[in-house]
Amino acid sequence: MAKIRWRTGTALGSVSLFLIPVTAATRFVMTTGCTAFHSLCLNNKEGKGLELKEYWSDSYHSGDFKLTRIGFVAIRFRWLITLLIIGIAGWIAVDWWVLDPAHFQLLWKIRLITGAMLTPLLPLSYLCKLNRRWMFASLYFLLGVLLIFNLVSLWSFRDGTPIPIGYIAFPYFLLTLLSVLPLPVKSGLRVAVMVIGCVLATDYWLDSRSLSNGALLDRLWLLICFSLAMIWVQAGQLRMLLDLYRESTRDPLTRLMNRRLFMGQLRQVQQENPGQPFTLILFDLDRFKRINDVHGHLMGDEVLVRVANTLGDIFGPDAIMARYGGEEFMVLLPGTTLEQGMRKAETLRLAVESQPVENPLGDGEITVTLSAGVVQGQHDSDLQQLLNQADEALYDAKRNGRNCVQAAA
Ligand SMILES: Nc1nc2c(ncn2[C@@H]2O[C@H](COP(=O)(O)OP(=O)(O)OP(=O)(O)O)[C@@H](O)[C@H]2O)c(=O)[nH]1
Repeated sequence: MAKIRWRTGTALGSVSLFLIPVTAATRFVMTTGCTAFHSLCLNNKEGKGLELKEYWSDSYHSGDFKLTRIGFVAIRFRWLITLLIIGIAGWIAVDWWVLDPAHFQLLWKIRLITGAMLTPLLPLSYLCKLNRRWMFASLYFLLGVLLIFNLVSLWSFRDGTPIPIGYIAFPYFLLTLLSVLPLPVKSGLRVAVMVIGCVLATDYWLDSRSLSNGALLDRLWLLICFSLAMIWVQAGQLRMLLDLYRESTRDPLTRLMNRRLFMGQLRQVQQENPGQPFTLILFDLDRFKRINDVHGHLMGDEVLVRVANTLGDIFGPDAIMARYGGEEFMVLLPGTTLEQGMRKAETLRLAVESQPVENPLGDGEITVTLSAGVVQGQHDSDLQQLLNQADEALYDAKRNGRNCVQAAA
């Protein structure tokens, strides 16, 4: 009894001795890794780079970027399916060379059936680019077909014939191919869990000894390594895509969206909210040329950044804001009437007027004012006409002495 207790104590002691440094090391690596990763994510000069959550899930991406990414994924997905169909069917030649006739007779048919099952995904990939659900349905269908192919082909070797390397390596090959898709980490993890779970279940089903003799653990380890590599490459591609997207849709000075993206968002809000009014506010800084001429372009830039920040403070996350032109800003307020829009515009006007901007060169501060034109739209409004009306209202505000808000006639 005492011996058993002594052994248990020794075992627990050894495990604790082992666990404490491992836990501490893991914590250290995770903390420093996350900090380094985060600083890497925030490496653009405005300090407003990508956030970790944007790598994690696409629910943190804007609607427009989701569409852009899905379009990109759909093209890669189409190429992936084409390669898989050609590869799976073309491998028949290798099988003919390496397999005995009995296995070959079964496997060439399975390969052709798998290729045929993947073929409908080619036209479907055109639908994927329109809808995220279609994309995931197609991806899981693809995985399902390939994992069944893996199961059936391994099952055909249950008689003890050595399994050719091409069949053993198939799940790793699949994970490598899937790394071409720019998926967020959450989706990549789901894919990895599905592949790992199915492959291990297949292995265990075909040979239950694989659990006790360590073969399953060996397989699990390698699958995890390949999955991590896949997720890493996918996240890298997602980052590249997000960077390019931001560069092409954001104003580099104020980080507000540019006119092209704003117009897309405006069309989207109009289509998706039938029966709901929305307000457009067009702002223009007063006598901005004079600020540039008297205080320099650096001061002009500072004013633009400060006004953009004030826009964010006043209108909040529900508003869609853009730098529309040089010193012009546009705000779209979904679900608001003209009166509400006028009140918001007035609040902004007062806020900008009451917050003097300091010269970045330390040369005192100046008061900035702005003028605004406000117009209300409906789901069936002509957008170009609305923009013209906002522009005319702004022009009226300028004619009325500037530093005021004017509703469209
Ligand atoms: N500093 C800086 N100036 C800019 C930028 N973009 C445009 N501008 C300047 O903005 C000024 C716009 O001047 P105008 O269109 O004459 O308008 P304004 O002086 O504001 O006069 P009103 O609109 O009639 O009140 C021009 O001098 C442009 O060079 C920018 O990114 N930075």
